[in-house]
Amino acid sequence: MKRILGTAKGQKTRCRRESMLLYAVTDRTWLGDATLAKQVGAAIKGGVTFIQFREKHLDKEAFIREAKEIREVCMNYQVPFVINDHADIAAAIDADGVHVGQKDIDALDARRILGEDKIIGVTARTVEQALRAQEHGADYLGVGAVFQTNTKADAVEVKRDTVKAICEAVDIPVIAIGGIGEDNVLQLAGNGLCGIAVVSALFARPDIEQAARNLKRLSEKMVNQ
Ligand SMILES: Cc1ncc(COP(=O)(O)OP(=O)(O)O)c(N)n1
Ligand SMILES: Cc1nc(C(=O)O)sc1CCOP(=O)(O)O
Repeated sequence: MKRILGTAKGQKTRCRRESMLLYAVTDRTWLGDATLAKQVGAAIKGGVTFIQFREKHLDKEAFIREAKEIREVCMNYQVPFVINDHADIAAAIDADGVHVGQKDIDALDARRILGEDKIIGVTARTVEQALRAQEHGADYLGVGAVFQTNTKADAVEVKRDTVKAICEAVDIPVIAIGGIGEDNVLQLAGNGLCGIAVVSALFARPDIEQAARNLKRLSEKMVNQ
C-alpha cells in the first residue's frame, strides 16, 4: 500500500498541519475486553488524525507485536503512526516516526536513526527547548501538561503564556497535551496551536468513535478561533 508520508529529501511535508488536529496517544488502561487495534480503529473512524503508540508496561516482544498491529490499522486508514520513545523500534517496524521527550534521545539522533523521510515529534515545555528541537529537525512539538492529568504521573504544568510563546517562536506545528477533554479544549483557543493530543478523553470513554467526533469538532473550533 502507498504510504502517505513518503517525501522527497528535504521537503517539509513529513507532517501536515491538518494531521495534527486530533492526535491520539494510546493507553491500554481502559482496554477491557476490546483490543487496542479495535479501539484505535474506532478513534480513527470518529476523526482522529494521528496516532502515537505509547505503551510503558509491555515487554519488547509484546510492544513490537502490538505496534505492528496498530501500524497496520493506521496504514489502512492512511493516518500517521509514530512510536513513543523508541526510535530503534520505529525504524525496525517502519513506523512513520517517533515521539521523544526531553529525557529521551535528541531529535538529531532520532533523525540519524530514522532518516530524512520520517516524522520526529518532540516534547517541549519552554521556548528554549522548542527552538532547540526545531533546530535539531523536529517536525512538530507536543507541549504540556496544559491541564491537570492523572494519565502521566510525572506531568508538569505548562502555563498558557508559555504555550503561546512556544507557538510564536517556532514554525513547526505545535499541539497541546495533558488533561484535555471536551469541557476545556476551547480554553486553548488563541494560542496558535495546530491541535490537541489526548489519551483518556478518548480511550477511557465507552464510545470512542463518538468521543473522537466531539473532540474533532471542538479542536477545529479551537484552532480556528
Ligand atoms: C504529543 C506528545 N506530547 C508530549 C508527550 C510526552 O512525552 P514525554 O515527555 O517523553 O513523556 P512520555 O510520553 O514518555 O511519558 C507525548 N508522549 N506526546
Ligand atoms: C503522554 C502525556 N504527556 C504529557 C505531558 O505533559 O507531556 S501529559 C500526557 C498524558 C495525557 O493524558 P490525558 O489526555 O489522559 O490527560
